[in-house]
Amino acid sequence: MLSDLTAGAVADAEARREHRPLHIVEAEALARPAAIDALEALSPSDRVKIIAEVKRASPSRGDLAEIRDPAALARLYEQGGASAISVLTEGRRFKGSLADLESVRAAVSLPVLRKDFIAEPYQVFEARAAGADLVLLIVAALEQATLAELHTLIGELGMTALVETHSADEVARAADIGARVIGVNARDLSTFELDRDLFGSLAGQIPAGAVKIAESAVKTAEDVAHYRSAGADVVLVGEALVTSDPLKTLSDFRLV
Ligand SMILES: O=C(O)c1ccccc1NCC(=O)[C@H](O)[C@H](O)COP(=O)(O)O
Repeated sequence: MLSDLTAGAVADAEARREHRPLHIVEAEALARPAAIDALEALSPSDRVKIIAEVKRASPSRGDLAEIRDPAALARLYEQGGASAISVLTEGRRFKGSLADLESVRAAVSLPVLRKDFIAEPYQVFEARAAGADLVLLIVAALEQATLAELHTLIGELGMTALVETHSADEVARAADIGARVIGVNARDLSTFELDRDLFGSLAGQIPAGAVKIAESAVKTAEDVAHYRSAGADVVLVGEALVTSDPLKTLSDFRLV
């Protein structure tokens, strides 16, 4: 499933490239230097921080929410105290787009994450050109040399990589490239199984000084507390926010 999702995202990027060649998108990215320090925004604090996700649909859950105005939702997230906004830009299964990211970027002053299946430099340039400050790199989807190359490019463009892992080996691979923001996704991206204890079992292997993010399966304030007690600096939340009153849910979660 992960390889299908990544192949689909790369094919879609290739199609966009027909109309907007690499040199154009690269020039747009270089003309738009990142101005927000995402690392600072996510740095450890006395309270857990929240990355709030704009998520319409997903392969595991189907349609979740009809989000007609992603910018309005992002403004609510900002009002509710989120530290960053994640925007799913994959179109086939998540019903997202780069246009969503651009509209969110224009609406908030928080760091914005491009959450997608990134495997090519072109997609990184697209992210910066659209105004992203953070870019997801999924270790399981990438050869180590490609992971390192994309990680370097993201840094050169002034952005921060959220390097996502799901095993001890993947945490070691993230550490090897010097990742400063490391996520542990509770969701196995091939089977969709959720394991809320995975973060706790891997957190001790994340290098000191890296921001530790627990991703997925946050449904309640108790789940946030569970991740926090296991060492999470940040939790990334999608479904629970788009299927509820986001201000109330953020308020509940931020009490942890
Ligand atoms: O959400 C899915 O079904 C999914 C399937 C395959 C690859 C990625 C997937 N989701 C991306 C994410 O990691 C989540 O959107 C994110 O962590 C928030 O998760 P949740 O709070 O459980 O909606």
